[in-house]
Amino acid sequence: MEELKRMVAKEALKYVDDDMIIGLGTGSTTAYFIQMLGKKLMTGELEDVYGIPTSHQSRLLALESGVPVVSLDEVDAIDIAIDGADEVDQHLNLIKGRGAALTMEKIIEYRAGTFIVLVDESKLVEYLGQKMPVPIEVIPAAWRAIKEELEVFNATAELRMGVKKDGPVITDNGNFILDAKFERIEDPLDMEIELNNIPGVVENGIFADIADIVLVGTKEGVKKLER
Ligand SMILES: O=C[C@H](O)[C@H](O)[C@H](O)COP(=O)(O)O
Repeated sequence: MEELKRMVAKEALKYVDDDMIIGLGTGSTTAYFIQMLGKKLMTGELEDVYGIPTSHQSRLLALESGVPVVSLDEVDAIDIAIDGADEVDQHLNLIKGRGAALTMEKIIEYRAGTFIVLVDESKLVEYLGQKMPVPIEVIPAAWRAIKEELEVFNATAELRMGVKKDGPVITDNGNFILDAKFERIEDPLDMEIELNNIPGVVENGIFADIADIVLVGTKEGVKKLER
């Protein structure tokens, strides 16, 4: 599994050129990409590349790996964004947010010229919601009301609890995460909009119609899926 992640991360480097602004996703797959990017910058194979982190995790790793970082309000455009995903359907719609970084990821990836997703083949699904819940970032005061309101969509939601921390997970933005298990998400774009219409929802982990390219790590090599 780690080898497949490394393989797609290496492939993603081929999309990076000098003078680019790159959205840096969050998670274990993107971590390989950030480290490899840092090496290319240190050896001088790449120059004047800046990263926009999508989380504390990617910011700390970028700084540690030698990738200079900037924030969204300092740039005019983002050339490409690179990130992992939890599920990818046949139309390249995604579920993201296992690492609770979905809000900043969507802010950056929505605005990237090209959004490239890195996964291994276990993440490919027939329909969204097949294996994973949809993480929903919510304002803490509204979590219980939203949990109940999600029943309208036949979803069962759980408040995500911390590991090595008592009580709920607190996101980089100071909010809670509800993990909502749906039976089947028929229309990802419609569901993404519906969920964001609930007062108190900050953002949800359905990324419909955003990914341009998905690089899939398989035992036979990297497969490229394009929209
Ligand atoms: O919040 C976390 C993100 O959406 C991750 O990009 C996603 O969970 C994939 O992570 P990994 O590459 O570790 O499977």
